[in-house]
Amino acid sequence: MIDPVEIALEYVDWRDFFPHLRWIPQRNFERKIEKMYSRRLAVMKALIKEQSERAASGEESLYEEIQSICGSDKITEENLCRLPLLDAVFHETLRTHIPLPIVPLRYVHEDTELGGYYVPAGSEIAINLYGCNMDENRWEKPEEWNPERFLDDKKKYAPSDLYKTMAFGAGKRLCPGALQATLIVCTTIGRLVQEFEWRLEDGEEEDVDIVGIINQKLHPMHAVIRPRNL
Ligand code: HEM
Repeated sequence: MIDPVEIALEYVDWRDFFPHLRWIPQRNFERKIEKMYSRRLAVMKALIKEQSERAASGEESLYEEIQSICGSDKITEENLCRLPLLDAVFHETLRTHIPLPIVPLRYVHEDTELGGYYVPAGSEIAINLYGCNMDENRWEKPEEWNPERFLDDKKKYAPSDLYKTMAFGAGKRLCPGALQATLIVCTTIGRLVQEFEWRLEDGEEEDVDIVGIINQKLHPMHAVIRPRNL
């Protein structure tokens, strides 16, 4: 059984509480922290490598799917219903990097009950779509980008899938452009994968999203692309 007090004592530098005694050497403690730091770095590198390989193999399988359906023809909207993996990539990317993380405020006109909570009239509610998409009770390993989670029982195109991740909101005010966005984005991603090989520029790593009205990358990632079939 791990004793939290023991751990705290072991990994707390008492000099933090007496800054004027900072000059007293604490080599043992520093060595412990350095060891932890290098172990953490090794674990992070292994995780990033695993994730990069996974992403690269995702691109290849996606490419194979597109090839097997479209052959040498260019992807068009008509092909999309036969490309479930492309659809899954779209939804999984919206789930993990939701563009609009919090829907515009809803005003409650009358006393109501929602999900077991009493909500009095006059309340304003903000729905955290990002939180819904990262809910461990609903998604297995929610932080992982894994399009296959949408393929389990999906043999053919189902329009209701548009609302799986709530990326387009829900209810009366749901995004009226959802279908248009799906058709345009899926055709675009499909064409970009069909025509180019993609890889991240050396040293690029997954970066944090920053949350605003529209989500975006703190430091946009750089990719290197090369036309296929040169
Ligand atoms: C991937 C692309 C898009 C995403 C993720 C997205 C997401 C959303 C979300 C979350 C809402 C709020 C829904 C709610 O309050 O429940 C919304 C509203 C809206 N979206 Fe989109 N949207 C996208 C593309 C588009 C496009 C292409 C159009 C127009 C052609 C569009 C037009 C609108 C409009 C007019 C509303 C306001 C609807 C209302 O308040 O009644 N969106 N969108």
